[in-house]
Amino acid sequence: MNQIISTHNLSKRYGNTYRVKDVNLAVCEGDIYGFLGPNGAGKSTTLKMILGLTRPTDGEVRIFGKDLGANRRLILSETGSLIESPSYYGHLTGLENMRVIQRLKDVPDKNVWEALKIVRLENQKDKKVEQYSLGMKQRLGIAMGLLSFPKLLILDEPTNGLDPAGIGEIRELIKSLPERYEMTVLISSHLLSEIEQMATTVGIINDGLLMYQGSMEDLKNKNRPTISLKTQNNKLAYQLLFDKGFSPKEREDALVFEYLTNKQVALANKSLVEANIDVLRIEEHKMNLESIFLDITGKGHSL
Ligand SMILES: Nc1ncnc2c1ncn2[C@@H]1O[C@H](COP(=O)(O)OP(=O)(O)OP(=O)(O)O)[C@@H](O)[C@H]1O
Repeated sequence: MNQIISTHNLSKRYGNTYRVKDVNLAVCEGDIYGFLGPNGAGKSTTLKMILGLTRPTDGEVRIFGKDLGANRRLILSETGSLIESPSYYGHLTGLENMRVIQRLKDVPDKNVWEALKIVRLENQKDKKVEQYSLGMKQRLGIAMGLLSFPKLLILDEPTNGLDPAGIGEIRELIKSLPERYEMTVLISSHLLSEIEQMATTVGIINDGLLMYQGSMEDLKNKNRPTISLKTQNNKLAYQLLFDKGFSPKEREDALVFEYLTNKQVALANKSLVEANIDVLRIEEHKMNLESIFLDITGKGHSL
């Protein structure tokens, strides 16, 4: 698949410390790429380098197959973004703010209406932005990023500070973009739950290092349930099941299997019963994505 963004060993050092180190991002056409990491992990710094707002210490950025350094204007004309909080004039209305960007980007009127409609601000367009709620301001920021209907949209924590309803609304909006407008979206967040529900691909960054990159599906597959089995004699049960081709791990008071199909569970159970080993409990354990994330980032505390 076409790579829309690729970075090669992208690095940024502030003082003596690398805040982003050797990051190789691969964002493919039509992806909703969720860029996840705890606060301070280096998400904004990476996005700023991708947008040419901060100069990398080392490494390269290619967008639409072209080197960012040599093709900045062309690339940015096809890219929309919302980095940190949206910038707008509070004393102007939503529509007037859109007009300012319209002039800068030189796009037709219909784009203004369409973008306002997508973020559902068409009925609030004549209100002064200083009277907007936080969610409305975020949506206006997204509308500004959408104004030229770019091929690539980059959003840095667009749901920061929003309530669950606001988060849900922005999630649905973002999910619709690749199909409706053939956009590729790169979105950063520190909330796995938010990314989980919309991203097709995930990159997880921690302390400036890309710890994981792959499809959301693969990440979810890491979440395959384990089966634990308690018997009245686990030692004997282990030997019997091992001889039958199973490879359980012996835990304190149970045998734990990586993953078993229903058929395998039934077979294990039957074999034990036939050998007169009482089966006391068969339990399925799922590791949730939050624990996988904590596992990958090594943060044992809340993000
Ligand atoms: N201009 C700067 N000068 C010095 N250090 C910086 C600068 N910008 C960012 N940093 C540091 O780089 C690290 C990464 O910051 P960054 O803003 O990229 O993180 P983040 O993942 O976006 O987190 P957050 O969600 O909190 O913004 C932080 O330790 C931050 O203090």
